[in-house]
Amino acid sequence: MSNPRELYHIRSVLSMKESDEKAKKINKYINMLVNYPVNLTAYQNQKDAYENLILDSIISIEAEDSFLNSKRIVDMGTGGGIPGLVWAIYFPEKEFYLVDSISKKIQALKIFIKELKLTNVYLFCERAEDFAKTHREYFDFATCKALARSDIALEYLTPLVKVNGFISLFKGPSYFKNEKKYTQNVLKKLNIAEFKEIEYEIGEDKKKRYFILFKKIGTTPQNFPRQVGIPKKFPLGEIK
Ligand SMILES: C[S@@+](CC[C@H](N)C(=O)[O-])C[C@H]1O[C@@H](n2cnc3c(N)ncnc32)[C@H](O)[C@@H]1O
Repeated sequence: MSNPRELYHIRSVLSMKESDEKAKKINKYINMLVNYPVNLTAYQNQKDAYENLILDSIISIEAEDSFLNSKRIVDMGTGGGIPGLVWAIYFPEKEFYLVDSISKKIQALKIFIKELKLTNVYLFCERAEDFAKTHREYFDFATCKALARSDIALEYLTPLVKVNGFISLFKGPSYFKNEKKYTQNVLKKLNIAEFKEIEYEIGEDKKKRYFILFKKIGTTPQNFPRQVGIPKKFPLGEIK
């Protein structure tokens, strides 16, 4: 990565508000992520990784009060730390719980966190369905990127959030054609309401991205999430 240009880019995204320290940590993180011996991301060159992982994580929330006012945040299916680790670098005053079912990914994150000297990140190697048993209604804000179809992801995330908390999904344009119908079919079942759809663009080719937000309006029925594997096998959005 050409450091000065990328550092400038990060600063410009954050309206020149952010310190060099955070930008340097982002650079260090992306280097570790792309060069890690086990494949942690589909983006193998630093420019693509930077646009699709770092910028996408930051542009989505930089002006979003439901996120900015939240203190305890969970990123389910975090993989190599997207978006949770990026957010943890930029928001040291918030707490981030990063969860993934694959232990080699959590091992990599342990190394990254140590190298980056982050003290606001908690790691869990667990399935979403099990994590909900110990962290029910514990979070102000939950997210996931590329974890599962929207109805499945909402079943994983909703139980984790407090009533009046927020749930968010990262999506591309195909969401509206292919997935939104499943979302609509789970709102009532999970006691959530559509809150906001934030449209933004990333990269030189101005790729359209969407940050889809939901508000939890009542307690989640105790039967959700269902047993490990069931949400994916029998998706809630397809049940009449
Ligand atoms: C496609 S990767 C996305 C990783 C990261 N969020 C990103 O955007 O780069 C999906 C991740 O979700 C994890 N995952 C899938 N199902 C899960 C579940 N039920 N509970 C916890 N993690 C899960 C996988 O292990 C994988 O690391």
